[in-house]
Amino acid sequence: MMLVMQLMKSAVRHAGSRPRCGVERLIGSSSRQFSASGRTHPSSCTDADHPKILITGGLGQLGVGLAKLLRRRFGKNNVILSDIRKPPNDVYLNGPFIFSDILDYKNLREIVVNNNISWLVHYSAVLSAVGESNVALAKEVNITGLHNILDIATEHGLRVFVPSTIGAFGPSSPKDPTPDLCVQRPRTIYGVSKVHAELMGEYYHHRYGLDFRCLRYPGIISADSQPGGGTTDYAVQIFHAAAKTGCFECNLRSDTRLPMMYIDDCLRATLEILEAPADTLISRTYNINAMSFTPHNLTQEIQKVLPDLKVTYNVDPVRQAIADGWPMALEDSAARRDWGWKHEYDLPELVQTMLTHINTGNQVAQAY
Ligand SMILES: NC(=O)c1ccc[n+]([C@@H]2O[C@H](COP(=O)([O-])OP(=O)(O)OC[C@H]3O[C@@H](n4cnc5c(N)ncnc54)[C@H](O)[C@@H]3O)[C@@H](O)[C@H]2O)c1
Ligand SMILES: C[C@@H](O)[C@H](N)C(=O)O
Repeated sequence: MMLVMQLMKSAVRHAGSRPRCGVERLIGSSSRQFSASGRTHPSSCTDADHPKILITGGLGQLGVGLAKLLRRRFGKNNVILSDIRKPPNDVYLNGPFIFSDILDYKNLREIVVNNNISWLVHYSAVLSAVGESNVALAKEVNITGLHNILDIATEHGLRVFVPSTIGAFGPSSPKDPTPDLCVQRPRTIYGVSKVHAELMGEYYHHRYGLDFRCLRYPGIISADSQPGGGTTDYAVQIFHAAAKTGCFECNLRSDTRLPMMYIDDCLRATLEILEAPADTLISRTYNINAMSFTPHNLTQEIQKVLPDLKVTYNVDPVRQAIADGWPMALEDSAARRDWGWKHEYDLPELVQTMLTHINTGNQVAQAY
């Protein structure tokens, strides 16, 4: 306790005089920081009806869709999308967008303070396949970046959502289904960084009362946004290829079974856990599951609508090795029990919806 008091005094003396890091920048945060109850998070939402939300890494596969959903719920100007890339015009014109590099702590803090942010959705990441080709970048973005996010969130009493992934499990985890709590020894830098995020978030929750919330997403499938370099990307690309050329070369083996989810289910789950009363959250990290399929299963389902689709296989050994170590299905009964998670899309609905979105509406309507 003495040490803590000394650190607090020292932090107050130095506050504002230079960039802070690690424990020092945490100690400078609000007086509620050492409450470990996890039940009361008084400053996590300054206005109960309208939290002010910042989404980092918002120009990837998931961010724009999430912004749309959150804006419908909380108002356009209460949701700020951010990224280090320039947004396309429609995104720029559809609501607040700002530059934010999660590696720049001072800039992040400025954004949180100037915009009175109360919830932070941390989407910036380097995904599994890209991570294996650039480990240094993945470490920087996924680990150093996460530290910045957790420290800022703790310092300013934010509610913070950080997605984890099926990639947080590894070859020694039970595979079918994979429970919430089990051995986690991933063999990718992406997976290692996501286990780190889960553990750090939960530690900050218990240690400082941070309102940390985390879902382990399956591979996410979306029609109008492209995946950012993961192992499950084939399951998005096949739809575009099917509609455009009728041919697809798959980089995973035909029998590789992985958990997948349609983007609407994923984004709804995210909103639901963000809104869940803190005392319903028995855990701070939950598996969520919807469907599982192989490239062969997916091809057969698409061929019900587009019978001429031809799929060939040219296996990428890096992606295949990653997929071979991942779960086949996630066990998600805790999410269903604690905050009412329920998926809406199984494989047939997924295929119908994807093909309808990708402009093959007539053929889809005839087929169903
Ligand atoms: N898409 C999926 O299938 C899936 C599955 C499980 C978990 N997730 C998680 O969900 C989150 C969002 O996924 P996604 O598919 O949209 O990712 P993505 O790769 O499509 O997008 C990530 C975004 O992060 C941004 N970024 C990179 N470095 C940054 C930095 N220094 N500062 C700020 N932004 C930076 C990129 O510009 C990019 O727009 C990630 O954390 C990912 O791990 C995604
Ligand atoms: C599964 C998920 O984390 C991401 N789509 C990837 O394959 O890396």
